[in-house]
Amino acid sequence: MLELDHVAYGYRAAEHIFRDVSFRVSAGTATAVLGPNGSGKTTLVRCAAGLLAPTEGTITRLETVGYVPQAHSSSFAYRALDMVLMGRARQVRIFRSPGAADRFAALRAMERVGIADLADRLFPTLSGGEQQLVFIARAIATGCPLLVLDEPSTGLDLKNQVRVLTLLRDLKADGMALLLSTHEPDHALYLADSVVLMHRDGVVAGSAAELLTAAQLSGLYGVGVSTLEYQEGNGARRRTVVPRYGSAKTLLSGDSQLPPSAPINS
Ligand SMILES: Nc1ncnc2c1ncn2[C@@H]1O[C@H](COP(=O)(O)OP(=O)(O)OP(=O)(O)O)[C@@H](O)[C@H]1O
Repeated sequence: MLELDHVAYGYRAAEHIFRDVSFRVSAGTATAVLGPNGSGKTTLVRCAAGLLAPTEGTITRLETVGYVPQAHSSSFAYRALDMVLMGRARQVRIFRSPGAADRFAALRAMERVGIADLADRLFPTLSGGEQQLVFIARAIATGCPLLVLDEPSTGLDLKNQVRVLTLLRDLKADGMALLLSTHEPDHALYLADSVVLMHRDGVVAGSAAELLTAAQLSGLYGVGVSTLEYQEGNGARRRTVVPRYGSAKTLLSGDSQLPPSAPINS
């Protein structure tokens, strides 16, 4: 369980990126943080993971955290498997090498993420998306019941986005607590029970069903947004979020009052 209580953070004194942020992530649930570029998503998830100390408020973590950083290049000349094995550091006693159980857990995590074939590749030679999948496998290999992920699907192709989101849903069903930041409202619709919206004039936290609406998302991003309902092959009804492409003038005025678009049945 992770709980933030009236949390604020500022990189400089008296200049808060956000303040008064309160929410809880319980076992078996996922919370998605959404907001425009620069609104403080990474800062918030780094606070939640314990990498930054909040300037106000308290953060309670009942479990250790597996953390997936935002995609970044790295020059560590380790094999991908060794990067994932680093996630087992807590289980490996000091001055001991990882054992067979650690190697099994690391390989199993790589299989779940679909990158077992990359095990012997040197990390810096992997593409950005492949490196992102290695970081996700490393967090899973930790065995931590709480995962904090900073934009886990950024840089991934459609198949890998589906693979990662399905995996995260499975982990949630297994009882893990998940906190992730994302630029994709659709991913939040698929995965999240709760959302944290980083509005410029204040942070709003609440249930995904209540907050992932066209009106909230239009206000959040300053662009017209429609939500469309559709039916999947298995009969499940889903919603998807579609931005309104318009003239630069429409963007500047942030028009969210357009009539709803017609649903597409495919
Ligand atoms: N180390 C730092 N020192 C000073 N300011 C910072 C630092 N890191 C981030 N900021 C500023 O804090 C604000 C929030 O940044 P943050 O990276 O948390 O936003 P974000 O919502 O994750 O952005 P994006 O969607 O572009 O990744 C931005 O204005 C950014 O310029």
